[in-house]
Amino acid sequence: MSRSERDVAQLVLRLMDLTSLNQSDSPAAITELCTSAASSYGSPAALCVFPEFVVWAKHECERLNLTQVKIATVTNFPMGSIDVARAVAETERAVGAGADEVDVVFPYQALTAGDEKVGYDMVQACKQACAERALLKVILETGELQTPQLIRRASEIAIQAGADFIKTSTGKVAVNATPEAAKMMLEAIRESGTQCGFKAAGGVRTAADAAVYLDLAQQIMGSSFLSPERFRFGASGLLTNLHAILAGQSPASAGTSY
Ligand SMILES: O=C[C@H](O)COP(=O)(O)O
Repeated sequence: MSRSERDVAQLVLRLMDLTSLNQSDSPAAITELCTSAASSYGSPAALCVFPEFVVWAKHECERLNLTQVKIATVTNFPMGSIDVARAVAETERAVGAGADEVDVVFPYQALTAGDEKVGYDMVQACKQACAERALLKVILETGELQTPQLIRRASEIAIQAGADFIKTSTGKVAVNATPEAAKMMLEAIRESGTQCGFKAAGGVRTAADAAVYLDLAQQIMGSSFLSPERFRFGASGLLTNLHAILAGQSPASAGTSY
């Protein structure tokens, strides 16, 4: 890897959707999340929280002067149901509450069963519900899509239906982001010729984990792709490692595999 460990940590921090999607989340937990985002090392691109915490996260970010940090949330999460109307209603509510970005779970089980239409319809309708006010990221749940062809097809459908980003995973299944899935998704983006972005999410815990995805994206899409407008990491457990590296602690104490 040509970048220094510190450069990687700095870049990954800027590209990160710092995430808390736990059943135990509370206003206090979201305050803690927002506070952790306010560091002298720089802030993440976004905070990703459950819809019921969008208003609170926005309030806390304003209080902490983190006004440049976007607030993201999730819909149709985590199961990826085929209920388009419900996914749209959740998305409309999230945008109404002030979400800047909505991560909707693609109906991946339906695709596995051969239904391509419901996924297209859901993404198109949720994109419309975002009404130019919010970005739509589409979670493909690649670890549950059984073949490379299905990952490729889910990517194509989401991109054609208007996704602003395609995202690997919810972080709630056994297999989350993998370099193999990322490669297929990035190739689908390249071949679409669109401005669709990419988000690696689920199981990214260290700068070393993240560096694999940075390298892949750079190879496939070029270095200009590595900006928050096109590339994100979704992670709940990565910030400590990045801060440790940026604080100059040794890789061992920072928990990386460098
Ligand atoms: O969207 C982000 C994921 O839910 C985060 O997954 P993680 O908890 O494995 O970092």
